[in-house]
Amino acid sequence: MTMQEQRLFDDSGRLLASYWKNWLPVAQQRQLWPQLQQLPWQQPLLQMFGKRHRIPRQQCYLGQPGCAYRYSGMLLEPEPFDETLTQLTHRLNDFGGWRFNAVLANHYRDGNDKMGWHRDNEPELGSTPDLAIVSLGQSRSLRLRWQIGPSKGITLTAGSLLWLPAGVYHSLGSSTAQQARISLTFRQVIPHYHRR
Ligand SMILES: O=C(O)CCC(=O)C(=O)O
Ligand SMILES: [Fe+2]
Repeated sequence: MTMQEQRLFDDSGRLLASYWKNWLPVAQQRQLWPQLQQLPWQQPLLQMFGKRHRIPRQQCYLGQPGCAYRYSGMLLEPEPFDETLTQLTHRLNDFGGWRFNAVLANHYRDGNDKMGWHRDNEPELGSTPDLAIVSLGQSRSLRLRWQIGPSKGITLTAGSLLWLPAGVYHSLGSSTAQQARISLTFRQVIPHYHRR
């Protein structure tokens, strides 16, 4: 069975994302979910406009050894991949011809948890920082746009895969959702970019 790719464009015709709705089989979603609950989730304090806030979600950074990631002023050392995540990463890289080696996992406990507008362009992601997002649990809507240009929304359902070209801005607004969502956001990090 071939997987149907859906391309999302903005109103000026620029590609915002590619989407595959049922990418991860339900059995694997059910296996992953309880395993991900065991991750050492954190809700770090960030300095923003002179005030300290906890990020409005939980996160956990995982990756190959040496793939430290500086994200919003925090230097994150990767948690190791377990067997399941290693296999999932292989499957994803085979599927798209990618070379992802790190994952920022996000846990949105309910509709109050969210993520503001940003693009992922940290220097350790190299010159073409594209991104792949595997979604689990509650469906949530992601908004996408180029730096200049109108935004479009897409609903990320459980088991879906979304690929974002380098430089696309995105945000996940609050919703009325009661259930939790976990996103696995795959990145290619240059090993040993940050030396200790
Ligand atoms: O949860 C999502 O789908 C988006 C997460 C995201 O943008 C990120 O981790 O950089
Ligand atoms: Fe992002």
